[in-house]
Amino acid sequence: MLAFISRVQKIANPPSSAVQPKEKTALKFGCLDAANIVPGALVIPAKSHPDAKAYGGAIGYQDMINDPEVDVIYNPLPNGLHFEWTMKALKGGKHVLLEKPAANTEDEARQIFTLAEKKGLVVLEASYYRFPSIQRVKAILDSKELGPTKTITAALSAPEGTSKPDDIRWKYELGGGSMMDPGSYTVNVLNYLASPNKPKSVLTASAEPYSSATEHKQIDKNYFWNDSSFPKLKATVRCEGGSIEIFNFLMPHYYHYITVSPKGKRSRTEKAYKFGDGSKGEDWCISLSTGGITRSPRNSTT
Ligand SMILES: NC(=O)C1=CN([C@@H]2O[C@H](COP(=O)(O)OP(=O)(O)OC[C@H]3O[C@@H](n4cnc5c(N)ncnc54)[C@H](OP(=O)(O)O)[C@@H]3O)[C@@H](O)[C@H]2O)C=CC1
Ligand SMILES: O=C1OC[C@@H](O)[C@H](O)[C@H]1O
Repeated sequence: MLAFISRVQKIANPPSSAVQPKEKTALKFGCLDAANIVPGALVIPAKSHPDAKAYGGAIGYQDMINDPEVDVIYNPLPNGLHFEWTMKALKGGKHVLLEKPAANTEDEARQIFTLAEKKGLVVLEASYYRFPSIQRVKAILDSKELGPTKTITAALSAPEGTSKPDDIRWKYELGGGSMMDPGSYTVNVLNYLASPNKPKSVLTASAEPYSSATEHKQIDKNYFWNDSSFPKLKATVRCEGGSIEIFNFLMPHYYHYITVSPKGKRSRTEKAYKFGDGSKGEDWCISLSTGGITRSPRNSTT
């Protein structure tokens, strides 16, 4: 328990030893808003750079996009505004770090990534759950140790009260709804663990029609906010030769374990990394989030 508390504290206050010498090619981020996610995602990590600057005041979103000093736009707006402002940022020649879920519809997502490709810009969806732990699960599946995959299940829900009644997650006009928040992770993890194959069939599926936002809210609540005091954070894959389960695929850097149970053999428990073993999780995440982006000459992509 003490180790867990100390880990939570360290994650919230990254040690200064994490400071890297500033590279000339360091990217400058412009953040479209001061959402709750912003300190953890950008402000605290940027503070570890001695010469990081925070901009504030009445600068409008479009002014920030137009600012030639900015290389990358971070879009942490409510889901329903992701598409509009990501398209504007791309049109303005900026790379985009885009909060999940990237867009409200498949068509919007296609438009975003088509425009990014056309302009030679990077759009990265901030789906940070793809830390090495879920990759370890995938590697075990790909190794065929457990044989072909038969079924995959994923569950993610938080104790009731975790999000306030006026939270953007409940506002459908802003792209709220449970499938747009925890559901974006469960669908993502199912697809990732099934890849490169597509599931052959859906074993169970049910739809609950609703006629009003209030009814929709109740349905969302039943599925994704549970009445236990403990969150659900599990993915399980059953294969012909055994099964594998990961606890806390969402935030493995806090705590996770992977249980591998080959048929007829003893189960084993693995961890993709241990906290304090050189921040492997964070290193991986950083290398991914900057991969492929180098600072381009000003306005060369507009
Ligand atoms: N990758 C991850 O792990 C996580 C991602 N997220 C994602 O980040 C995004 C932001 O989530 P969260 O930080 O909880 O959001 P908040 O509710 O804290 O912030 C939303 C921000 O959007 C601004 N905003 C602009 N227009 C509107 C509008 N019309 N209505 C309401 N707000 C508006 C608000 O600005 P103002 O204050 O000026 O009104 C506010 O700063 C979401 O897309 C969410 O899915 C969230 C948590 C974790
Ligand atoms: O993306 C997210 O991940 C963590 C959750 O607590 C949060 O509601 C969600 O937006």
